[in-house]
Amino acid sequence: MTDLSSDYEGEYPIVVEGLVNAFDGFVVHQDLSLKVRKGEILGVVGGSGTGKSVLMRSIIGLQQPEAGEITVLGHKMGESTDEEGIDLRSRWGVLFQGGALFSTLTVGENVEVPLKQFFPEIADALRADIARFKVRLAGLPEEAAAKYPSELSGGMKKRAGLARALALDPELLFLDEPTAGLDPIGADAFDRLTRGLADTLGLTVFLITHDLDTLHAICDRVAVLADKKVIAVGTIPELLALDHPWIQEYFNGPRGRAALGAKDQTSNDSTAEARVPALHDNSGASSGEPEA
Ligand SMILES: Nc1ncnc2c1ncn2[C@@H]1O[C@H](COP(=O)(O)OP(=O)(O)OP(=O)(O)O)[C@@H](O)[C@H]1O
Repeated sequence: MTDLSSDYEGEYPIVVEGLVNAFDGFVVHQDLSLKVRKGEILGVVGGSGTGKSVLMRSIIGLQQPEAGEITVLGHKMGESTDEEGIDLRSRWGVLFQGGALFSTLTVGENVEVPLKQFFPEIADALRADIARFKVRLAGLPEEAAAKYPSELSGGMKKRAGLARALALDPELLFLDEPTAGLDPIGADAFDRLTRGLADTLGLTVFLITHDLDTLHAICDRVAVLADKKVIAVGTIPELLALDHPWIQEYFNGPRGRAALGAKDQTSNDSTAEARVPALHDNSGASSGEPEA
């Protein structure tokens, strides 16, 4: 993997080394490595079927890899005791594609599910209060807690899923295509919510997306999946300096240029201060040196 800013000396809450995943002999990942920095929003991109979701599932222990080592918050996945595994799972939140809400439960009850699972000792009234707070934190009105998923718009469902992902005050947040299916205004609002929550709560965010606007607006760095591995990770300007055909086509194609133009327009527009957060770049200077 080419880590384009390998002078970083901070913590890595997620470290993936030499990951191999295969289904019936079909190899999805071959010797994939990736390090996610504490406090960053890492965008994860790649063509359809390159294994972004499988990578996320491997990190959170839903996919048993054929080989490789995954360390999350200092714990080696697959090596912890049951108790350590439960403790670890309570330290991340996941928003799956489509929200994955229980349709027979209200939004509030959905948010209560992980609270009940991990902290059964919490009294019912307090648990309901916490759920209502998380619903508001995800940008929904408090009344939404009493609604069923079928009564919500697509954007509200995403926020309900986010509220559930935030239920346990996680340190890590995994988002799988959170703006897919949202209109541009809804997607922009969700991006701002994500950036705001990450900054306020000090979250580390692993964000799978096809949305170029999201990458430009809120991601600190971007990891590119191709050829069964992470071929590069860096800021968008760092990635643009690479001569890889997929990266050039993706970021420098018509859609990529339009997204960059929109971001530049926003940066130049002083009235847009509150609309879209600036691109955060915590990576330091580009060294261009391959890490491994
Ligand atoms: N449980 C499974 N059994 C068999 N094949 C699987 C399984 N899960 C994923 N795959 C295959 O692994 C490959 C990678 O899938 P994955 O969903 O990770 O891709 P992705 O990069 O997230 O794609 P997209 O951008 O379209 O969502 C695909 O070819 C998929 O068919």
